[in-house]
Amino acid sequence: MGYGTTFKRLWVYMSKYKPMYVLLAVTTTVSIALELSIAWFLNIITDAAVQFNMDKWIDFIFVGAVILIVYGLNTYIDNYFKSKVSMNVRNDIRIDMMNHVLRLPHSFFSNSHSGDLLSRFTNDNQVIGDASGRIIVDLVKNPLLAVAAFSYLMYIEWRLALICISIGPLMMMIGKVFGSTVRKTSNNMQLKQGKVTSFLQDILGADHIFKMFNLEKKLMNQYIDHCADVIKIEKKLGKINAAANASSTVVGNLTFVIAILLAGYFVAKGSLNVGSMIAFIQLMNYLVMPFTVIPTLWANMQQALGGAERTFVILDHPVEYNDIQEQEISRKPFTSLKLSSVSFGYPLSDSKSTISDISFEIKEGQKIAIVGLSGGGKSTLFKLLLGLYPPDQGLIQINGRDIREIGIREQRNYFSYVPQENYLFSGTIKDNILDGNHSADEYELIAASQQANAFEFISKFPNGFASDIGEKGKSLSGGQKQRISIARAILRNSPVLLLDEATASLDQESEKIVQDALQKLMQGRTTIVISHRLSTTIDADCILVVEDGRIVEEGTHEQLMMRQSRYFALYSSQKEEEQERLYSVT
Ligand SMILES: Nc1ncnc2c1ncn2[C@@H]1O[C@H](COP(=O)(O)OP(=O)(O)OP(=O)(O)O)[C@@H](O)[C@H]1O
Repeated sequence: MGYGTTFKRLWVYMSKYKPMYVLLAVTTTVSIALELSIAWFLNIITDAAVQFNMDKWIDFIFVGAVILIVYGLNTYIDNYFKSKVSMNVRNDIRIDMMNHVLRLPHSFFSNSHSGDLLSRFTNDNQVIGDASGRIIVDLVKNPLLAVAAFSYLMYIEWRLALICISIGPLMMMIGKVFGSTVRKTSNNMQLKQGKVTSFLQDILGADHIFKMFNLEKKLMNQYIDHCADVIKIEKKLGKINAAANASSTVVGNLTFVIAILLAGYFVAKGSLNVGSMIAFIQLMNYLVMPFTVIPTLWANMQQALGGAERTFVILDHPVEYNDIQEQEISRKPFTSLKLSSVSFGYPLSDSKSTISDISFEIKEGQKIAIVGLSGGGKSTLFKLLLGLYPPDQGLIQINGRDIREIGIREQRNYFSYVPQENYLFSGTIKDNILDGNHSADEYELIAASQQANAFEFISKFPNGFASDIGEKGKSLSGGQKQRISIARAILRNSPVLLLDEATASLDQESEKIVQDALQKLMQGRTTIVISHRLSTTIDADCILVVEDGRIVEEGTHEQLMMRQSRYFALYSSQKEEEQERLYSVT
C-alpha cells in the first residue's frame, strides 16, 4: 500500500470531523495573520521610537493588548481542537480495530503475536492520532506562514526577500536527504517496539514460570538485548535528526546573516527604515522556521502513515462474519453430527495433513471418546467442529445439513466447549460463569455452580460470586478455575458438549471433585470427549483411537479390549499408571 493510498484511507476517518478541520483552518489563518501583525507592530513601534514620536503610545498599548488577547484565545482554540480531532480519530480507529479483530478468524490469531497486535492498538494508534491533528495542521500551516512572510518581505524590500527565499530549495533538499532515512528508521523503531511489547506480555503474565525455572537471568539478558536494539535505532534516529537540524539551522542562519548584513547596508544607505528592518528580522524567523520544522513534521507524518498502514493490514484481513451480535443460545433440536472423509492441514504448516480422512457419526444423547497419543490431532478435530478452521476436504453435517449452509454462528451454537486449559477473563466469578449465558438468572447461576461443584468454594469467599478472580483467574486454584469453566459450560447448555479433559495434574481430592463435576456435565448430553482418563472411555458408546490424524481403531470399550491392539495398549498403560498412583498415595 503506497503512502498516498494510506493517507486516502486515513482521510476517511478524518473527514468525519470536517467542521473541526474548518475551525482549525480559521485558527491557522488567524495565527498566521497574528504572526504578521506582530512584525507590523514591531515595525510601527520602532519607527515611532526612532522618530521620538510618543503621540500614538496609548494606541500601541491597546493594539498590543488586543494582539495578545486574540493570540491567547486563538492558541487555546487551536490546541484544543487539534487534540480533540486527534482523540476522535484515534478512538474511531481503535473501535473499528476492535470491532474487526473480534470477527477475525482463529487462523489470524494463531499466526500473530498478541503483543504485536497490542502494539498496533497502542503505539501505532497514538502516532496516527498525532498525525491527524497537530502534524497535519502544522504541515499545512508552516508553508502558508512561509508564503505569507515572504509576501510581506517582498512588500518591505524585494531584494532581501529574494535572498531569503533562496533558503527554500536548500531546505527542501535537506528534507529530502534526511526524510526517507528518518521514515525507514522510524518504521524500524515501531517494529522493534512491537517486539518489546510482545516480549513483556509473554513474561509479565507468567512470573510463576520464570521464577520456578529460575529464568530471571535469561529474561534479563533478553530484555537488555531488546533495549539495546531499541537504543541502537534511537541513537541512529537521534543522529539523523541532529544532522538534519544542524544542516537546516546552518542554512537558515547563513541566509539570515546574509540578509541582515544587507538590511543593515540598506538602512545605512537610507533606503530602508529601522522599523522595517526590525519587522524584517521577525519575518525572517517566520520564513526560516517553517523550513526547519517541515522535514521533522514530514518524517512524523510518514511514521504515522507507517502506523496507519500496519493498522489497515489488520482492518483488511477477511473476517468470519459481518457484524457483532448479541450472544445467542441455541435451543435448536439436535439429532446428529456426521463427519465424512474429513481432512485438514494447518495453513502455513510444512507438514502434511493433520487430520486425514476422518469419518464418524454421533447421534443425540450418545457419547464418543477420542483417545490417542499426544499430537495425534484430537484437539484439531475439535477446532474443525467449532468452525475455527474449515476442513480442506470432506463434509461435516449437523442434523444432516452441511455446516457451510448452516453458517459459522449457528454451527458454534450447537456446541459447549470445555478446553484443556481454562481461559477465564478478568472480572468476577459471576461475570465469568454468566459468559455461558448472559440472560441466565440468579437461580440458574447458582444451579450451574452447584452442578459444577463450585458453589461451596464460591460461598466461602467473602464476596461470593462478586469476588474478583484476577488476571486470567490468577487468584483461583487450578481446580477452582476448572469448575468455574464447567459451570460456564453448564449454563451455556448447548446440545453437544466438546470436552477436552485436562491433563494438568490436580491433587487427588481436587481431581475427584472436578471429575465428578464433569460426569454431571456429561450426563444426558451428547458428548465428544478427548479422553485422558479411563472413567470417561469405559461407558462411551464409541471410542475412536486417533493416530497421526487418522482413526486407527473404533468400537466400544469391550470390543477394543478384545481386539488387544492400540486401545488395549493405551488402556493397559493408563491402568498401570493409575495403580501406581494409588499405591503411592496409600
Ligand atoms: N496452529 C497450529 N499451526 C500449525 N500446527 C499446529 C497448530 N496447532 C497444532 N498443530 C500441530 O498439529 C498436530 C496435532 O495437534 P493437536 O493439538 O490436534 O494434537 P492432540 O492430539 O490434541 O495432542 P494433545 O493430546 O497433546 O493435546 C501437532 O503436530 C501440532 O504440532
